[in-house]
Amino acid sequence: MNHQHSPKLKVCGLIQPDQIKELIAINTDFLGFIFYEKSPRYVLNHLTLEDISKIDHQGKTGVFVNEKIDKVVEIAEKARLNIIQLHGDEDSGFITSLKEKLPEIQIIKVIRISSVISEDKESLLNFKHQFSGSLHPIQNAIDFILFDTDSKGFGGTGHAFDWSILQQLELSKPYFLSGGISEENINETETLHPRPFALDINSKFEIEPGHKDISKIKKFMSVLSIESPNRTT
Ligand SMILES: O=C(O)c1ccccc1N[C@@H]1O[C@H](COP(=O)(O)O)[C@@H](O)[C@H]1O
Repeated sequence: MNHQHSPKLKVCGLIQPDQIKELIAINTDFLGFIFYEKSPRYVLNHLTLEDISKIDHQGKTGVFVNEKIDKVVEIAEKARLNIIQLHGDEDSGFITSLKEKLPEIQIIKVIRISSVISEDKESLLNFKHQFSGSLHPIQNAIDFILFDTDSKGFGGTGHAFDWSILQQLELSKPYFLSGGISEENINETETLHPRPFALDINSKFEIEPGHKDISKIKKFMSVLSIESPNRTT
């Protein structure tokens, strides 16, 4: 990989304290916790908010899907999250209000990309139009965009979308690339312009949902060769 431009790394869907410690020890940039009850990686089946609050890391990211705003605020405060990832259909009113309630927290807005978009010109045009229209009112409230593959379950599909779509969008925020990222497609991320700020890995690095394959993640990191001065993969 081109080391000079290596993206940061987020490992999502964490539920096991030992694995969280290991990922911190190898300098993982972002740790993702899923607060969506229907996910097989629902963190509150395994850890309490207090457990999460005690994790000493600056990139603790809570993933929410169409959750009530008061619940998001309560969880973010009690778990001492640094970042909120909105993975559902949260609208601009929700996002600007969330930023007002939690001004210190960074917000990632997820854009889910369906395979239909790349199938015909009209769908792509509609998507581009919707994309710029939906981002405009939340420009000041969000810090990052995250692109993921669309699905009924909202995320964790293990499938990549057609990344070439990204080259056609005007991006005013750095973005996380997500959806089926693995050792097999990592090299293709190099051809993307603009380059992703971070890669978000999840189901392709699991033995079962939530149980990560740490040695596979370490290998991925060495391929990625993230330029962190104290990274020890
Ligand atoms: O992983 C889940 O179960 C999940 C459920 C609902 C919303 C988001 C979810 N995970 C997010 O999905 C992407 C991509 O995961 P994958 O690599 O395709 O498995 C990642 O951003 C997770 O945060």
